Amino acid sequence: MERKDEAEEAKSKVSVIETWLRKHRLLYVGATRHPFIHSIRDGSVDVSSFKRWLEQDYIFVRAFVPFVATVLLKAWKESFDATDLDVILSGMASLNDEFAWFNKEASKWGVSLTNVAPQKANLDYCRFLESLMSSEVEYTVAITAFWAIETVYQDSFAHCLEDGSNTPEELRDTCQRWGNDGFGRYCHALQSIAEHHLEKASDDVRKRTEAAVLDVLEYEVAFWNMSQGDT
Ligand SMILES: Cc1ncc(CN)c(N)n1
Repeated sequence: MERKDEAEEAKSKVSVIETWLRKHRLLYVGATRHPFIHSIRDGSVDVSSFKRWLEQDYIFVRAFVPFVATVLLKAWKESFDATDLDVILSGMASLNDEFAWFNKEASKWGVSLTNVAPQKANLDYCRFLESLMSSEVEYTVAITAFWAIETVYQDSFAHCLEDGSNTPEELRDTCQRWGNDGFGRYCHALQSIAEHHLEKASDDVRKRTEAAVLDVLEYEVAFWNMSQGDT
């Protein structure tokens, strides 16, 4: 009987991440329902904005790879659950495919990915990623930031594929890249890992993790703004 009560309580308990998403709803919605995403979804997107996003995101993803490598290293050192390594490694593998995808997409749009100058919002975001790569940053902070970064893209692009969307055919591949169900399951797996570590974390680590998630959301909004030319 007591066991059953505990199980029921665990089921109804609001997780740490869910609490933050409720508390920072406006910012989360700002990052995942940005006007740039709305413009893809309703078909009014400006082609030059899309091309700018493509060029800048390629630069971001190049900086994202070493960040993910440090998350993998921290998982190996700080987590005793083999699932963590499996999930992070699957994320790295999909980043490898992502580079091939960027090259294919760039030639489709007549964009050159070499010699592109990173814009300020991108540089700021890459610098933030670099700060998270430090060995001083705990695994809990890094894995939760990783979850947030991936989830913003998943949630944003999945929105462009929902029933009722008017996403142009030539942009559907981009939306599928991050909005597909498999990527959604991967984000959920990252969330479970992050939750597991947040449950055990000290108040101080939790506070710093929450701050890192908020930073991610703000950098994502700035990144979409930059894509639209609003910097
Ligand atoms: C800016 C940004 N944020 C997130 C993702 C998803 N990896 C991305 N490609 N670019």
